[in-house]
Amino acid sequence: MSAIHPIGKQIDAVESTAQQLLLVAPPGCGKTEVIAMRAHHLVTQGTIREGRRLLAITYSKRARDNMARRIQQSLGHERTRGSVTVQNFHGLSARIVRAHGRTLGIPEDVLLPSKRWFSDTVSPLTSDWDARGEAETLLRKLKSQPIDDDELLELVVASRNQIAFKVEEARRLQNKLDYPDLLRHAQRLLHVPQIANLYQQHFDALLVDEFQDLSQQQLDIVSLAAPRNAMYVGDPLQGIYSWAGAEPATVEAELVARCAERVDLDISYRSSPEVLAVVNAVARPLGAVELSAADPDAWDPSGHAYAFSFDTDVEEAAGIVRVARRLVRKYPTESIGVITRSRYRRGQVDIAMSAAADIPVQTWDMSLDTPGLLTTLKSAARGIKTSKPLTEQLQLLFERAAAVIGDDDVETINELTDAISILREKAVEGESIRDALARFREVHVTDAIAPGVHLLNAHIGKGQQFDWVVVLGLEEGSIPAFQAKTAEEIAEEERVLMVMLSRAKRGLIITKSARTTNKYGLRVQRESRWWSTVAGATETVATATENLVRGT
Ligand SMILES: Nc1ncnc2c1ncn2[C@@H]1O[C@H](COP(=O)(O)OP(=O)(O)OP(=O)(O)O)[C@@H](O)[C@H]1O
Repeated sequence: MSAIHPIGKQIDAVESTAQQLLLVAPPGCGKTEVIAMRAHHLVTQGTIREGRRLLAITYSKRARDNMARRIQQSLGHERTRGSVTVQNFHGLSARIVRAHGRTLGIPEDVLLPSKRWFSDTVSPLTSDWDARGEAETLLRKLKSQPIDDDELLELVVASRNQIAFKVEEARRLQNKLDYPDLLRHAQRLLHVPQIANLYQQHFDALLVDEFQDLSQQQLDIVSLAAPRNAMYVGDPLQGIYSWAGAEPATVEAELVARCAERVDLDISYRSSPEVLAVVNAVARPLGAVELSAADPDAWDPSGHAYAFSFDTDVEEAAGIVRVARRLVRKYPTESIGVITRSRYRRGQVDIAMSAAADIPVQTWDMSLDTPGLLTTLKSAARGIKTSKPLTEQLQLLFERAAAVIGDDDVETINELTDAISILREKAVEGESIRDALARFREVHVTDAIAPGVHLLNAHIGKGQQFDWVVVLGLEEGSIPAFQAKTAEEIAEEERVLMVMLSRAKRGLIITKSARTTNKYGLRVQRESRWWSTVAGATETVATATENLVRGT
């Protein structure tokens, strides 16, 4: 792989000597690449002193792995291991709590968070989803400040939310931390000057990727742990995690006030002009800068953007399979991402793709990226009697695998929890646990995206790119998702659409269906409010392409 060098305004960001630097980069402008190049610059220019480290941090596990891979490519394995710590917030917080928790009376044997804990604890208390949501939101909000368990309990009591109170009581009895507790305690510990000082001595510089996904608490944690030579990189218009606690507006305002220097990128190194025309059409009303292609002529005539309307999602799925087959044959080294807002809308495509034996397909929500987890799961599944009720089989599988992994390894336990819930869905659809397990794949983050088709949803696709992207299901209820009600939630859906479209390098295919399948039959759908904007920015479809897609 040839080395990548910064170009244009990227150079300003890579070489900046500012102590606090803000880099705003729309999709494909090289955000992650600039982080890797700046890591290289800081380490090789001696900003990171002998024995000290650079902290590179981001929100999600996948974004963290993506960043780690690019930094390793840029800096080499040895130097990365010697000088760079790449983590996500839960990882850093778990490390701080484990190392220093005793200082604030947090028991050494406190149980670290696990994904199912909240839902397992709240389920016996109420079956009302709104009440559960309210309790969860309240607890997350109260825990987003550096208070101790007693102060927290007082606030919960004052709120008069019985469910939140019982959940909190159970947590204390079980000597357990939930995710918001991990961040709360890490923040409390970093407010102890001696502890903060240890981290400040350790980290000579900071790189934050995806600042738009951060909460104020997470910003406080990194600012205390690594205040010097900080670069915050992100794109407010790709903020799609406010449902999980991100506070894009307040975090951006805080960073704008804090950073003396700011760099804005507007050249896409990813996408063809045809793809960018669609991305710009959706991003414009959101107040985004117009993106232009770094080398527009290089794409001529290979860039494409098309829109297709179908009568049903079954016809749509058949059309997508025909296009994918043609692309796989014509461009055997290229990747095709088939992206939906939510997994359920992909049902017909999943069925049609699994029947197309000649197309290499990877389903991302059936992939595991912790090395060895798949083997652990398969051996744990051995001997579990299929005559037992499904819940018991899955519970046993979880317990056996979790015993091998160990409670400390929060990230792997999380991945295990996800895998178990996918197995549950597949089993409900009639597939045996063993057959579903056989379809899981191990994906290593160091691998480049393989040629062939990749089936994924919007949130998993963030930060990724494919030669071709099919975005399907542009109907109301799918995108925007039916859950989105307020103006703010709808704006977040528009950003989700922008994130999906901007994964494409060379070509984009966008589809909608007039009717989609559910368990009662076909249901009439209204086209998405953004369909005409998106379709209006695509090219006229040539007859040959139309015939290919329609199978005529
Ligand atoms: N200076 C450069 N020279 C060559 N290629 C570059 C350069 N900068 C970025 N690229 C390429 O452009 C593409 C997009 O870069 P990158 O993934 O870093 O963008 P991003 O801003 O993180 O995107 P997103 O926010 O959409 O995830 C990648 O293929 C990357 O290798």
